[in-house]
Amino acid sequence: MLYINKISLVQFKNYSQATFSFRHRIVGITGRNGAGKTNLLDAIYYLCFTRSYFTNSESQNTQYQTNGFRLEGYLEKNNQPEKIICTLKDGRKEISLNDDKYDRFSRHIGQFPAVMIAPDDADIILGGSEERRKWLDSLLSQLYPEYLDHLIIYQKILLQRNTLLKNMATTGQNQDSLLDVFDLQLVMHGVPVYETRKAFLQTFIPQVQQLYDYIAGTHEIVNIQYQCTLQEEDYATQLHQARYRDMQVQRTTTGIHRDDLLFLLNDHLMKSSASQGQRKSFLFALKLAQFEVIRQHKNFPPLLLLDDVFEKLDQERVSRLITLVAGENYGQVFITDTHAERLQQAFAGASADIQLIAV
Ligand SMILES: Nc1ncnc2c1ncn2[C@@H]1O[C@H](COP(=O)(O)OP(=O)(O)OP(=O)(O)O)[C@@H](O)[C@H]1O
Repeated sequence: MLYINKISLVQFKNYSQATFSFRHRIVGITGRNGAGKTNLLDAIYYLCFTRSYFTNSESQNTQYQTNGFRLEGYLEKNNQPEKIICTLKDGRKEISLNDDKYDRFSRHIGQFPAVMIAPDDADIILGGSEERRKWLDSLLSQLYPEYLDHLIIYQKILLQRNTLLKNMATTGQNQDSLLDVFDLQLVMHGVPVYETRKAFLQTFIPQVQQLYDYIAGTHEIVNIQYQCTLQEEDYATQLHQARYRDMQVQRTTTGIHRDDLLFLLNDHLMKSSASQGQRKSFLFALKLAQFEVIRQHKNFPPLLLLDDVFEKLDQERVSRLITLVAGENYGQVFITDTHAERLQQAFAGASADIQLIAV
């Protein structure tokens, strides 16, 4: 089991200094609009992922007019106490687990799994392919550390290859042998990423379908189609064939950095044809299926961070969601709402006790 017992925030977003202790499996976080409910969820997310769920810019995580923040989390994993400290000071970030500083933050990913469901998640369906890759990468990185290693190296090489292509255009110099080296490395690290994504999606889709039927309360066929240039041809050949074009456009035009996922409902593209309600049900199904695969893989449930679900779902779907998360397959669940009474009432019939925290 994974629990967070206590968190302290110093100069994190709107919190100057605050400590929260969690005693129950279900924790309701209440407060008016703008009080800091989402920020508290994000602080928990930060401890698990070494980054914010909402922004890549650390300055946005730091309280206005200050130059750093500190988060301390006291957790329990399989009955062992665990302490995570994340600090940012003058742009320098440090993360430690049980007072041991990490050399590479990627080593932390997957040790304290968590799933966030937040209003901005609609971008996974409506946004560009980058949003969908980001979602899939975050999921797979929690399951397979080697996936994250391949991805990090691939992105580094990609950047170097693109810089070289630009330099070649400016200088007019032929750099074929250096391109050969980069291509070899892209193949070495891109192919495992492709294979992991492909294999994962095959087993994942039935789980999304099952949860969609449950949340939506009706059966419609959901599908996720994986689009990757590597499906068409051997990657090394592809890179070689695309080299002239890459030189013209000064960037790498084939590879897993161009992948996309097509979300389909009854064979139609969800982005353009699904209703808002259908999209919401799908997003919940996607995230809860993510929760389920992580739970099965780790043998304990991840933390579940639910932001503003009452605003997002109708009464019927909220009550199905609550029945699910109060059940025995779920671990610690954090849920935000502006109305304490609504939260209390929603969990009144459920088997788990709820602790309400006002921010
Ligand atoms: N870096 C920062 N420094 C100080 N305050 C910040 C910072 N970033 C955000 N805030 C403040 O945090 C507040 C938003 O907090 P948050 O999103 O957690 O609210 P919330 O309780 O979830 O609200 P809602 O119910 O509207 O979703 C805003 O008042 C915003 O000004």
